Amino acid sequence: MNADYLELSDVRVTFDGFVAVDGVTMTVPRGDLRFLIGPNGAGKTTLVDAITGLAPATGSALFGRTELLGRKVHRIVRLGIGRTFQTATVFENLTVLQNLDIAAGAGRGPLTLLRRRSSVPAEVEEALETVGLVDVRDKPAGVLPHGQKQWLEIGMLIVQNARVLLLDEPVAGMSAQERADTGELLRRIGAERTVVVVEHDMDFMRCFADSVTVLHAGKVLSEGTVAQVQADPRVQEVYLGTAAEVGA
Ligand SMILES: Nc1ncnc2c1ncn2[C@@H]1O[C@H](COP(=O)(O)OP(=O)(O)OP(=O)(O)O)[C@@H](O)[C@H]1O
Repeated sequence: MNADYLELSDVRVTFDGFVAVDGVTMTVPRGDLRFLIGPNGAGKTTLVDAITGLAPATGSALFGRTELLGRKVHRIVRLGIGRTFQTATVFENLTVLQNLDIAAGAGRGPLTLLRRRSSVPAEVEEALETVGLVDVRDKPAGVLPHGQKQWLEIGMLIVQNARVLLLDEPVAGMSAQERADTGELLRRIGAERTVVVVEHDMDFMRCFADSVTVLHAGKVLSEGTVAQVQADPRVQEVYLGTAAEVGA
C-alpha cells in the first residue's frame, strides 16, 4: 500500500489575529502532480510554511500516518518533506557536484563530510541525470543560468530522499525552453513522489498539472482537473482581472 501521500485537514495559520490559512483540507496522492494556485495573498506560501514547520499551524498535516504539524523544521526534512523557495538556495561557490554531495551527506558527520570522496555516490550520479545537469557537474553553481539553479535545488532534495516536494514558483523568470524542460522534470520526479507546485503561470499549469487546488483568502475555493477548475465560475470570478488567461 502506498503511504506516500499528503493529507491536510483543517489547517489553519493565524498571524496576530489575521487568518492567513483558514481551514484547508486537501489530499495529494503520490504520482499526482498537484498545482496550488490562487491570487496574491491567498495563503499558498503560508500553507507550505505550515507543512514544513516554518509557520505555527493547527489542524493536521499527515505524511502517510505521520503528523507533521508541531514538529521542528529539521525533523520534517528528515521525514522526507523537501521544499524550494522562489529564490534558489544553492552554494554558489561550490560546484554542482559538491552541492549535491553536501545535500546527500546531510545525515553524515562534519568530519566525514570534509573527507574527499574517491567516487561519486550512486544517488548523486542518479540525481545529476534526473535533473539534467551531468554536463555542468563541475561548474560552480553560481555561474549556472537561473533554470539550472532551480533544477540543482530540486536535485538536492532528491538526494536527500525527499518523498514530498513542495516547490514555490519553480518556473518564475525562466525562458520558454527552461519552462518546458522543468515541466518534464516535474513529471519525471512526480511519478514516484508527491509533488505540490505553487504557481502563478497559468500556461505552465495547463500543460503539466494533473490536478489543481485553488486557494482564495486562505480557503480552498475549488479543486479538480485543469478543465474542471477552469470551468468553475467561482474561480473565474476570483481571477476576474485575469479571467481570460485562466479560461483561455
Ligand atoms: N509572517 C507573516 N506575518 C503576518 N502576515 C503574514 C505573514 N506571512 C504572510 N502573511 C500574510 O498572509 C497572507 C497570505 O500570504 P502568502 O504569502 O501565504 O500568500 P500567497 O498566496 O503565497 O501569495 P503570493 O502568490 O503573492 O506569494 C497575506 O495577506 C500575507 O500578507
